Amino acid sequence: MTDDSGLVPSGLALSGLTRRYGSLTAVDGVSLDLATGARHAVIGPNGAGKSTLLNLIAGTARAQRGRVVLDGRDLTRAGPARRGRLGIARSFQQPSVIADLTVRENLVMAVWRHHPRRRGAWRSPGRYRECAAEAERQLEAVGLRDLASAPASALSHGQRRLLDLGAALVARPRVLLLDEPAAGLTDEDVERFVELLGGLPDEVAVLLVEHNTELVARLADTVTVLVEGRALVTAPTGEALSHPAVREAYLGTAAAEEDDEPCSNSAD
Ligand SMILES: Nc1ncnc2c1ncn2[C@@H]1O[C@H](COP(=O)(O)OP(=O)(O)OP(=O)(O)O)[C@@H](O)[C@H]1O
Repeated sequence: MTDDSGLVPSGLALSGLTRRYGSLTAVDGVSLDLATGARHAVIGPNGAGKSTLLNLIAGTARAQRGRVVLDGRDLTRAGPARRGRLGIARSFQQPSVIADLTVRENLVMAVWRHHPRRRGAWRSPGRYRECAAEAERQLEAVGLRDLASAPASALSHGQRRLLDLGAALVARPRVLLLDEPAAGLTDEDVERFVELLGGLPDEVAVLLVEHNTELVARLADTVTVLVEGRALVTAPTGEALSHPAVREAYLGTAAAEEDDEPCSNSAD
């Protein structure tokens, strides 16, 4: 698939994505372009359709209308495994780590899963060592080297999320989908996470669903605001977060009440 100039466009292009559940339209005609290297956040009130949008991109939910195109390739009908192989990785709100395996083993398994010749990998010491070396690099990147031999079940929630993110990154994704990555993280884990995302190669586009607008302001260049399934605004982060319609729709009555409060005349 090429654009008007005859070139294959790079990045993720969503057009008119729609998903209904019964009479509810969870995602309603959402179009979004995520260029290579983009840092894009999706914000919106509870139930706005943010997770559903990520599901439609990852392929765990099917769109009833619209298209998902990655690097010019139409993936609308592809299942989640194929999308994963072609470069769409997802880190979940509830980390999908294997509790009984150690941190290191979880990462080796993740590398193995994404190894291009994984079928015979267990028979080849060379391939196993490749997987193990990549797992070691990822251990370092997510800051879990000291816990490498601990079972994943012994990790805190934040550490498990970092491990889950490390497992997603070993696939060397083109697009990384993150669903509320900071939920339940300590301040220290949040800083580690910000550092990790800051160090991602430019070829990786990140699409982040996040309620914490402070974190959104630190991580994202562009923000889309979803309200009742529709993309209300897509704009550079500062502009999007201060948009009046966004303040009303996203921050709701709390923001309105704050604005209505009389100014204090006290001298302190
Ligand atoms: N599998 C499903 N079956 C029926 N309804 C669903 C399903 N998945 C999502 N919904 C509904 O679609 C709407 C959007 O849900 P979604 O989880 O995408 O919102 P969200 O913006 O991620 O919300 P939150 O911020 O609370 O996580 C909600 O009303 C939800 O109940």
